[in-house]
Amino acid sequence: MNRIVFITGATSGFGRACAWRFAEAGWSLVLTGRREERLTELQAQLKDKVPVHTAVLDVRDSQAVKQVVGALPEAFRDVTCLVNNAGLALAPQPAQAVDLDDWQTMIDTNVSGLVNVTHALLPTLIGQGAGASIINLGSVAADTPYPGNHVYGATKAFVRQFSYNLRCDLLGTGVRVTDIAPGLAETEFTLVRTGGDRATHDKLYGSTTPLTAEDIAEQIFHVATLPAHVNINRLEVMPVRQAWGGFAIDRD
Ligand SMILES: NC(=O)C1=CN([C@@H]2O[C@H](COP(=O)(O)OP(=O)(O)OC[C@H]3O[C@@H](n4cnc5c(N)ncnc54)[C@H](OP(=O)(O)O)[C@@H]3O)[C@@H](O)[C@H]2O)C=CC1
Ligand SMILES: O=CCS(=O)(=O)O
Repeated sequence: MNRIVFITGATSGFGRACAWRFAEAGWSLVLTGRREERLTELQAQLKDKVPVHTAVLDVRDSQAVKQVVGALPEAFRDVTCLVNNAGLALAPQPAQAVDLDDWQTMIDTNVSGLVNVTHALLPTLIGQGAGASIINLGSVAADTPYPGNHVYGATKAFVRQFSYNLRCDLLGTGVRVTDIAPGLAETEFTLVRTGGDRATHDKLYGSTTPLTAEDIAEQIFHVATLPAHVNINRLEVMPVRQAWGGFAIDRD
């Protein structure tokens, strides 16, 4: 079995940590994201360890996704693991105060983008057969309603159900599918969500012990390297210092 991982959103957070974790184990890397300078920097850091191919890619652009997958150099063509990680939350305000564009961007990225990349790589992954895997980044936000979660949580509920449904269709191909659902994890996620509000970022992750990007990369790597007959359908991971709250009640 080849060991080639295709990572979306490799320029930050979980995606970048995955690049390092898979490189540590000798996997060849296909690293994608929109920020070219970050891809170049990562490639420079990792290329002495393992073969690295980078491609600037906005997952929302289905034609660009097809082009990048179709133009993979020979040595990177037989992808065995897809980490569908690119994603974002925007607009943490109440639904009624949010711009429609922000909802659309979350849907285009977290839903359409993930579908675009999956569709483009499915023939390759099926060609690899037993041991191949698709690892989708869902979220606890898929299951836990909270204020300001509106479309973000709904996109992650899509990721969960799409992952389960793919399992059904891929039965017999050997290709595994996992929805990984992290809770509070310190990355650039909250800076993106708040439009760069450092104080909110610091408050959210301060005075507690959030997950790190490396914690999640370790789980992704574990799922990808299980024996070929084992499929983890869903893996929900929270920091010990996070749990659920209660119901909110409007009173007179
Ligand atoms: N941090 C958290 O608490 C949690 C995060 N998640 C999910 O994990 C995934 C990774 O998030 P995380 O690492 O935390 O956040 P980061 O903001 O640190 O990283 C997000 C990555 O997604 C990429 N990305 C965003 N939009 C696009 C796009 N249109 N095309 C291609 N790449 C894109 C960014 O790259 P670039 O801008 O260069 O394109 C970046 O590399 C997301 O799907 C997120 O929803 C799930 C649960 C918890
Ligand atoms: O997906 C991110 C985790 S949370 O912000 O919704 O808790």
